[in-house]
Amino acid sequence: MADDNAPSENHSTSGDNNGASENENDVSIDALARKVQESLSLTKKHKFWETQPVGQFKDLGDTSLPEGLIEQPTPISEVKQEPYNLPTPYEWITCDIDSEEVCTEVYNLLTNNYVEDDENMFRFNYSKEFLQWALHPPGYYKSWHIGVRVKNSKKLVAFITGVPARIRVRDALVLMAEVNFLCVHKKLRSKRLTPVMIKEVTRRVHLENIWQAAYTAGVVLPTPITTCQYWHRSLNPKKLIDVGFSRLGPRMTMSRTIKLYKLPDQTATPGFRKMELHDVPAVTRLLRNYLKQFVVAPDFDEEDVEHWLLPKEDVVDSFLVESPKTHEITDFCSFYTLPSSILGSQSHSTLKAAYSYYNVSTKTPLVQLMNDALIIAKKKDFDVFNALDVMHNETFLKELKFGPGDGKLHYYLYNYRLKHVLRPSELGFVLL
Ligand SMILES: CCCCCCCCCCCCCC(=O)SCCNC(=O)CCNC(=O)[C@H](O)C(C)(C)COP(=O)(O)OP(=O)(O)OC[C@H]1O[C@@H](n2cnc3c(N)ncnc32)[C@H](O)[C@@H]1OP(=O)(O)O
Repeated sequence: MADDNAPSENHSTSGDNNGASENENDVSIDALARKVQESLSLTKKHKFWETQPVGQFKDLGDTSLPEGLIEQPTPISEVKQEPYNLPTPYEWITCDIDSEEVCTEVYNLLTNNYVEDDENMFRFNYSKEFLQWALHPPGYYKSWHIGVRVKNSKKLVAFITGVPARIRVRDALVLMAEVNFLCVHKKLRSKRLTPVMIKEVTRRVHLENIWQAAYTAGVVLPTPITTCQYWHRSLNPKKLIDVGFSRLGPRMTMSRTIKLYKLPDQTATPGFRKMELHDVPAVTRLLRNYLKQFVVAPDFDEEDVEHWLLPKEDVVDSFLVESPKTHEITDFCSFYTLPSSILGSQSHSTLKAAYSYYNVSTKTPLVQLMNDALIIAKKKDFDVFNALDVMHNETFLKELKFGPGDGKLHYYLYNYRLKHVLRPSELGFVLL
């Protein structure tokens, strides 16, 4: 895509990231400022993270350190049995997300306090159905869904979760907790509540004899295993421009922009259809075979595929290609639904975003498969289709008119060291 034709900036809601859009020609002050800030963050003191079994910045580039566990597990009987102390006004709770009342409280906390873009224009707005899905995979532990309440008022003011996952790192299969939805109410920020919450979730994970974790964040912490970039494909360019998500490119008019992003009404691939329950074994085979090539990837079995990839209305969409001749399942694509609240627009309150999830092409070219995914997303009234530059995504992003966003997403492992920082394309892993 010629840069002239692209909106000049896209906002990504991916954490407290900094900076403007970035492409090869971008030498703006913002881009330079971001580079300076990124290198400064490598020298910043991390009072908490420096005490944790994670890769430390001072060890970056030291290939003499072995790959694998940083700290050995201890016997479970030696794991602290009682919760960490919170400041006196607060108490721990275990959140039952199945309870409509609790789920609404969590939803409200996140809707008002969770991740915003750098300019505070958009805030993630995970739906209740999404939270229930994300927190209830096979083998989940209720004790890993942790809230903090004010003792007096019972108001929920903080939240953190883990869910179990089998992650393959090179040849090693590692049981991990995927930690997500860390949120502290805006009024309680900078009071060092986060380290206590992380220690508490770690304790509860250890009690299940699990000693590693995976997580992502928009902020730089010690030490990313890789840093990915968000890319955005406009589906409803007028709305995206109206709400300030993207800008009209130089020498572009609104009508030219709308024409540029127009998609066909129908998908192009013969045999392209929605995934169904009976497809679980074939999709599992396809996906397992595909994910083998990445350095870090989930080890999905049929139960996982049924949970994570079987379509769920307004949560996750999955499509596949069934060969009209052989009925073999040859290709697969999926995306999840994560709207953002639009803060301070008169005309619109919600940005409907689809996020690329797992995609596998063996017969249909990936570009064609993803173009079909875009067509479906447009039909379902999404405003934008987002993708990270993980797996083989780089091979379709530019051709399908995705533009780079201002959001970076850093991936981390807890208590597992990699010798080298990975390229995003070596990562076969998407966290919600
Ligand atoms: C074996 C099992 C292990 C399980 C655990 C694995 C680890 C899991 C790790 C968690 C994975 C979460 C994955 C997601 O959900 S990423 C999404 C994070 N959530 C948001 O961005 C929502 C909006 N922001 C907030 O709610 C707050 O700003 C948060 C809660 C983020 C920080 O609140 P606050 O601003 O009031 O700070 P503080 O005074 O309490 O604490 C300051 C300390 O916290 C460190 N900090 C700040 N942000 C993050 C962050 N995103 N991950 C890890 N650490 C973070 C910070 O560097 C400092 O430590 P140090 O720099 O001094 O050392």
